[in-house]
Amino acid sequence: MAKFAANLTMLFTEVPFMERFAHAADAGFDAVEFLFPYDFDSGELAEQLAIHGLEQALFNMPPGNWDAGERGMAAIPGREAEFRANAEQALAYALALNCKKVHAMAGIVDSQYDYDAHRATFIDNLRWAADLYAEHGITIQIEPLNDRDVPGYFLAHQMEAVELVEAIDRANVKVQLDLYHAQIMDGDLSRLIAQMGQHIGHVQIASVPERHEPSEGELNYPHLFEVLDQHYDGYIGCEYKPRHSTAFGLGWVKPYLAK
Ligand SMILES: O=C(O)C(=O)[C@@H](O)CO
Ligand SMILES: [Mg+2]
Repeated sequence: MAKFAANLTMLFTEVPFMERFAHAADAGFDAVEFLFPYDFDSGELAEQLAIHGLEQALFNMPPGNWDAGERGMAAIPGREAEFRANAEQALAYALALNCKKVHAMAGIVDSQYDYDAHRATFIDNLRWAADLYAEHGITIQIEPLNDRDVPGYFLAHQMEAVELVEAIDRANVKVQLDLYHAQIMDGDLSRLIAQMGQHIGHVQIASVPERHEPSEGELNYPHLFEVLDQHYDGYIGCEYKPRHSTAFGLGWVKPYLAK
């Protein structure tokens, strides 16, 4: 049975970040995810999770200079020391939040280097981080992003991510399958999910093409949840931009939260 995590970076933005935990719990969620916790004290975040009985499903390693357009550096040659420091910072937060999944963003390709250099850097960095995280039972996620929203991102296709996970060869590195990005770049989602199978480490959803509630747009999510049930049993992150208010748009998830 599909179970859902509220993405607090995109949902409940009507209230300040620290108040979103309460709103997610009141709406019936028992897990949350968000992009970045680093502006906040990990103890205060852990307290919000505990007060509201929420599980932290996922968050991202620091992405570099987000406002300048950076989207991580796991695959960027020359940024290895920064990647490792960021992985260590994220691990400290993951331990404080008892979070078992952390997303390592690959980065926007650097035109000074060819594909092979990026790929080798990505594999080395991910192996290093996976070994660091393994003793804590934490899985690192890698996520393909569509090239319309994030041009130049190192990773755009799901099976490319699967092939990289196999090359990285660590049991605690998996693919974060965001069905919004996957539909834009790959399509044929029922078959894709089956093909990816055990490599799926986390799932996120939104409508296509506008990234709103999954109840609209070109995807039939009730069907996709049934397909996912056969291959994945973790939380599904609700990573979408509410078309109106968050609460107004939650009708689609109520039947699942009530079960
Ligand atoms: O954009 C997405 O999709 C994500 O899941 C983020 O973690 C990366 O920007
Ligand atoms: Mg995503």
